Amino acid sequence: MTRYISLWWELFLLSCRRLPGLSAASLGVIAGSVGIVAASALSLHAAVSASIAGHRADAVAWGVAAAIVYAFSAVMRNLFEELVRTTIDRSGRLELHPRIHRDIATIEGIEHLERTDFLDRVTVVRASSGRLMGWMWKAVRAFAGVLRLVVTLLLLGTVSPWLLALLVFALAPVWCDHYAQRLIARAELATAGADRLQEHLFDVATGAASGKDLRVGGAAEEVVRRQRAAWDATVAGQFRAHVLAAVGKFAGWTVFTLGFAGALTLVAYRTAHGTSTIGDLVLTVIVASSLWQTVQSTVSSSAQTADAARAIEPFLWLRDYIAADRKRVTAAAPAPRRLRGGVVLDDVTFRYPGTDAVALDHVSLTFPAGSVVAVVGEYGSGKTTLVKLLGKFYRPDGGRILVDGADLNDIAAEGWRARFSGAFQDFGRFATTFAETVGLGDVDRLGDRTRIADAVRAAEAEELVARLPDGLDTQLGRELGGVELSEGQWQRAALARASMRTDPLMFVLDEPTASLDAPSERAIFDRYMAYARDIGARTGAVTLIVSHRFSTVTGADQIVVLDKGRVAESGTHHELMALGGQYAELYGIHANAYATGGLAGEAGEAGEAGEAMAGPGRPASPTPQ
Ligand SMILES: Nc1ncnc2c1ncn2[C@@H]1O[C@H](COP(=O)(O)OP(=O)(O)OP(=O)(O)O)[C@@H](O)[C@H]1O
Repeated sequence: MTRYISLWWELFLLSCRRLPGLSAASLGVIAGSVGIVAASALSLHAAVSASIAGHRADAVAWGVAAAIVYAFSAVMRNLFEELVRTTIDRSGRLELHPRIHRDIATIEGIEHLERTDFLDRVTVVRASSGRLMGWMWKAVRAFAGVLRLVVTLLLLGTVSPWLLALLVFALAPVWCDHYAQRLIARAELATAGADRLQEHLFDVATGAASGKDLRVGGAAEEVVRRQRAAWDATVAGQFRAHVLAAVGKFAGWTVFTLGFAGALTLVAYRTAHGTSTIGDLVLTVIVASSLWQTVQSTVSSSAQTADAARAIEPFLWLRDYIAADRKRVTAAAPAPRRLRGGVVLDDVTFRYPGTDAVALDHVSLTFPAGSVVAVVGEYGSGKTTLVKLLGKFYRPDGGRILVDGADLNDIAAEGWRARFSGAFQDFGRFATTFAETVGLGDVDRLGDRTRIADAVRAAEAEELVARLPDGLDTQLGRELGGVELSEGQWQRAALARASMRTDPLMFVLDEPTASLDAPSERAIFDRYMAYARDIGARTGAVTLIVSHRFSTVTGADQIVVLDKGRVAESGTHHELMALGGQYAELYGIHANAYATGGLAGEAGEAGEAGEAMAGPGRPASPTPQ
């Protein structure tokens, strides 16, 4: 509860600081709405009393006052809605929304981006900055509603203390409404799985990517049938809850109506017996019927407050997560200017959060400064995980990564990443101009056209740029009305992005050519091998290449074979071929595949790789790749 109050206070201060005028005006209107209830009832009471007493001028004056107050209250209500909507919109979207996004985007690692509990909450919070601000103002309105209720009851108490019993009757709809909300929320939770399924199936049935599979497999009807079944389950579960909720609400309002009728009968009886005046009767009718409205608006604003509060738990959870993460990050050491010793993995073990399987299992490796290291292995053997750990996206659970003897955990992520370049397997597709998509590889040089052009050249993407309608200034991404690139073209853009930094200490290429054709792949690798040698000589940079294609890694100084998270073999191509283990076997399979034409598209590389295979103690193999 205290957390809710302190969040409310924080949002209130934020709103007052950002929009002092609008916030003060909204508060003024809310406070005014409390006084209006009393003012309109009392002026009508006075008008009736003056009229009965024969004071016509007073009666007219009070009547006019009552009319003005009534008109004013209607204007205030509309004004409040407008003021609050504008306040919420501006302070929510301009202040809170960017703050939430910045907090999420600047978390040091990426563990959170692969955690479903984090992502679930981001989904709720993403569109909730307006909802959070709305919650703050709705709470103010609910509080004002309670104050109006108190004023209303005090007025009724002046006629007869018995009328205070109306409060008990007024609580019936409040309780019933609360019960109805709970029923609906429970039903929404119970049907959330079916709802997600039907949304997923809808996307599958209408998506461009899945559309091809469905048509080829003839599965469209089946998907629609399943989507409908899931939708039916969702609607049926929620319909029952809505019907029950409606019955509950009806019962609550019936109780209140009975109390209201009883109150009027009581005052009419007292008036008939002379213990109350006609003015009291009018006051009771006015106040009791406004009590009805007051209760209704208090109930609905407290329900709206509760509804808006659904965004609070995820919001607070995310804030706690981010705060804990920032606290955990204490690394402040700078990255070395130049690598002298190299990078050492010392008994590194890693499990993805929430999983039992070990992704890296006691891995010990040494990458000397200036070396080119290739990491190969079957699917899921831990290659990308190794890259992620080297990029500080995750921390090892056991062991250490040492950069020139310093623990990577102690080196500030910002400084390390400023000296880290990489083309990742699941690279980003940014809907920007092509120049920016490349420039994002080193944001300080986002506008440096010369550097961007060099990076484009390094990735051999000049031809691609030349074919784009506006060259480097072409907008990418169909969703923004831009040009959509093919998979291979996006990969070229990612490669160019990875080439933006000129002095990295670590250069990583994780399956950098998976979407490229074989001749392009060979050319790219030759170029990047030369680049790796260049940065190796200048900064002692270690280049790490992850690849499935063995032809591309033979020139590496060291080849590491990973198997189920463990280092199975490590050495040069010739050493590993001589060893006759896993590498030699897989290399042989590739070679045979090309020799028999199974991968004919890459036959151009056969002769070259064949030479590479002719290692010590091993005959030259027939036309490997
Ligand atoms: N985000 C994640 N959460 C949980 N487990 C993961 C995650 N990413 C990878 N894994 C698991 O960790 C292990 C190693 O995965 P990794 O991506 O490092 O393999 P890889 O060798 O790069 O595979 P590929 O060649 O398919 O890219 C696999 O068993 C995989 O299922």
